Amino acid sequence: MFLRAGQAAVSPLLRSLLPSPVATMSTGTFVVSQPLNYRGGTRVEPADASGTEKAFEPATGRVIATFTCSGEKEVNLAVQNAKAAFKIWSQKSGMERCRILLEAARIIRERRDEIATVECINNGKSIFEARLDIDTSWQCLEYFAGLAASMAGEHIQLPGGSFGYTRREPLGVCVGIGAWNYPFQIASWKSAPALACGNAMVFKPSPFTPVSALLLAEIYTEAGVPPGLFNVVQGGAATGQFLCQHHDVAKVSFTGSVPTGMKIMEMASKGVKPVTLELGGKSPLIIFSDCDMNNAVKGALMANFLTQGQVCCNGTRVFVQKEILDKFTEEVVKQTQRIKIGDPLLEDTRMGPLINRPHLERVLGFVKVAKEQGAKVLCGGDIYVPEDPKLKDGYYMRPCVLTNCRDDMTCVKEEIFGPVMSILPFDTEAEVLERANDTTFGLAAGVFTRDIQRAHRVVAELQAGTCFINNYNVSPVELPFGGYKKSGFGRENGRVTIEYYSQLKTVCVEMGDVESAF
Ligand SMILES: NC(=O)C1=CN([C@@H]2O[C@H](COP(=O)(O)OP(=O)(O)OC[C@H]3O[C@@H](n4cnc5c(N)ncnc54)[C@H](O)[C@@H]3O)[C@@H](O)[C@H]2O)C=CC1
Ligand SMILES: C[N+](C)(C)CCCC(=O)O
Repeated sequence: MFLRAGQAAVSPLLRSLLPSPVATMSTGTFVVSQPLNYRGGTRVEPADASGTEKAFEPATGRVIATFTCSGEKEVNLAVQNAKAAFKIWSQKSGMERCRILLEAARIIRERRDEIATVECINNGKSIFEARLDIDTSWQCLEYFAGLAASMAGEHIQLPGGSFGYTRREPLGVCVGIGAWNYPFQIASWKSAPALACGNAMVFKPSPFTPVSALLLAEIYTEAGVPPGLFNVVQGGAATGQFLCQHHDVAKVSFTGSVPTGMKIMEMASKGVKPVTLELGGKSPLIIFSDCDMNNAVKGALMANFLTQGQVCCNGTRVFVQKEILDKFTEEVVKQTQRIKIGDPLLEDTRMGPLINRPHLERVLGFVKVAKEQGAKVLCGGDIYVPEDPKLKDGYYMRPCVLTNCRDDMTCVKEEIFGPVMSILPFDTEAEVLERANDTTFGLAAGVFTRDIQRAHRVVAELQAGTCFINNYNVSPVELPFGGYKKSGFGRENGRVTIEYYSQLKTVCVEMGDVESAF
């Protein structure tokens, strides 16, 4: 519905790439032949290289782009561009920044289908879901645009007419490093608060999903940000390291795995740079016997099977109270088996391929180990080959429900990052709380019950940064999102995120004479 008619719906990047308008784009046709770095308000080939990478279309296993990873020189150029744009942008008032961000949000909304299509092709998630990701992206820009105008300090009266005030100031050049599961959303969730606060950004997408961040960069430029305010460098660990170690970078916001998060924090510590870390999880979802069964089953599917299960906050440890274990399990299996797997660009598909072949094999490996350790596969957990011959080399598997699970099994302890749900029976509230919290992660948690006192009592005890009562994996941008324990720190979305992209200056004003100690 947001698609403009015909060719006009397509951005400059896509216009030069597509054989046909985006509305008719189908799986197996998209190829990127343009540079994927963005610097100084335009696409560029990197000035130097630290290797090359290939990006795939997971639905078909086809290569859609071969690109150069940025070396130290290119990273430096991107940071210098950002630094120059920061000088202009940070001088603007909140209202001026607000207006430009609102315009960017409007363009994203208008190009919703086109961006979702690119996301779907490069990531493999269904078009149905990709559109929802794009919605939470423009909503995030709108939300922080609104806050930009109301960002302010305090005035504090001191004795003798003296006073102090505080100024909320931007940090400078911020780096965003993203994972591959929500490419456009991650770029938006990091850049919107950064830009709203007056910062510039250099963003590095995951090398698996390099494409859609370019659309965001183009949109910011079209909306009127100064050239260089939002830059994209492509590459993997080496490029990421150049960014984290750069002396002109003021902050790093990272989404990815715990081991990489630890390295980022170590590098940032050398420059005493603040970091935001959105890391992995192994979240509990607790289903009490007094729940609304229909909603609990829907909640369990939402908690496990979005984006083929490749979601950091997924509630993969599903604790079910014994009285309803059989009924709940039967219903979950029934609904899981109904999930339509296949070509992610088709309207009725609800599960596409996993991100790549090694990851698919890793996830299937977890299912194999689960079986060896005594878990029972109630459905799925195996490769799925769609009927359409063009999809035969895609990375599909059937969503899996495991039962007979114990807390010490690998499938219950480790983040699988695939469509694998483990069901664990429990008896009492005290018991389930102890088991739910027995993990080094703490990203999210959920509880289904009709007892409101129990719901709030339980979430108060759960060691997780984001808790859901009677739902799961919804992401209103007004609410802060982030982890406890090894799932990281700092928050994205919500008002509090302003504090992670700004610094407070205190100004002390003397209205009388200096009372010297000397
Ligand atoms: N908490 C959250 O919001 C989310 C967390 N994740 C977590 O991310 C993981 C999956 O994503 P992956 O891309 O496989 O994670 P990853 O940690 O391998 O990579 C994430 C990003 O870091 C970059 N990178 C890798 N090594 C680096 C280094 N030494 N220095 C600087 N940058 C480096 C990668 O190129 C990529 O852009 C899962 O563990 C998942 O839980 C994923 C999405 C959201
Ligand atoms: C959008 N949501 C809540 C399903 C996931 C966001 C965190 C992630 O990037 O995995």
